[in-house]
Amino acid sequence: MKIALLGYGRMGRAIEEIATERGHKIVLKISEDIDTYDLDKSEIDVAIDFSVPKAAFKNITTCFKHNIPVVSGTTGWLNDYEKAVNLCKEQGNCGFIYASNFSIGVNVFFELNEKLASMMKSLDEYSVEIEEIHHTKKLDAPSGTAITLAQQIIAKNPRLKDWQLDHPEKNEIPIYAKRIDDVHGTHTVSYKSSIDDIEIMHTAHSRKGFAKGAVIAAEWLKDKKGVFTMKDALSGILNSSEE
Ligand SMILES: NC(=O)C1=CN([C@@H]2O[C@H](COP(=O)(O)OP(=O)(O)OC[C@H]3O[C@@H](n4cnc5c(N)ncnc54)[C@H](OP(=O)(O)O)[C@@H]3O)[C@@H](O)[C@H]2O)C=CC1
Ligand SMILES: O=C(O)C1=N[C@H](C(=O)O)C[C@H](O)C1
Repeated sequence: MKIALLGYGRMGRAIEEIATERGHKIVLKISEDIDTYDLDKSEIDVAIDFSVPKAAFKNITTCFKHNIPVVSGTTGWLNDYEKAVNLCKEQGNCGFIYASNFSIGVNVFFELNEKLASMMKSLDEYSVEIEEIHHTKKLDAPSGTAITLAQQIIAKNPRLKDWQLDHPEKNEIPIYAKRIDDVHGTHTVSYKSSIDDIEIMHTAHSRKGFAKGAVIAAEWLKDKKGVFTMKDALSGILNSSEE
């Protein structure tokens, strides 16, 4: 596969390493405004965007215009996600996957989180909270992954209406974001009561898992049209929780 990397920072470099190991070729690396580049469909099978919040929407929609399937892992731009989805659908000839976290381990963790949220929804004596820890260079807070975890819990529990960074109102899930040098990404969901606590946690030991998942998503998306999720891309790899 011929891959364009939109964003060539920490994740761009990690993706280059994994993609090359899997026999793919990086044909373009962009770390500035996409307008300065010529995206040639005949030279690019798929684009992978791990850039910065202010660039993601433009990077993604430029790929739509050129009919280049695009995988995006950039976080912090999600106010424009629905707009991107609608543009892709209107354009009709593009493929798009966004995920707040491409790691296979985190996608297992997402399944566990949903299952646990279903089990806890009637147990009013427990309060739920989320903690995320990342490196100090991270631009956004809370992490995209923490937001996905909160949205999954809210979807299962009608008592919970929203999430809030640090200072929740009643019926909101607090998300606590910590920044510590060299932490690749740690997420904890805790249910606390006066009697006991229940916690599930995912710890990334490097960026390899995110990069590998993004390349797997790109391989899966390459010849598809439409808007997909990482759950779609992993459907042949992860056993459903129902089995
Ligand atoms: N979904 C997932 O699984 C994961 C998502 N992420 C997310 O991916 C994003 C990137 O993370 P990371 O690699 O650590 O960040 P980096 O800051 O290391 O990399 C971002 C790169 O994008 C470049 N950039 C700046 N402007 C543009 C532009 N207009 N177009 C393209 N590239 C541009 C930056 O260049 P310069 O430095 O010159 O500004 C930098 O090289 C973040 O949003 C992060 O949260 C990270 C890990 C996993
Ligand atoms: O910026 C990072 O590093 C990461 N960002 C993603 C997020 O915001 O959830 C995923 C991962 O935790 C690493």
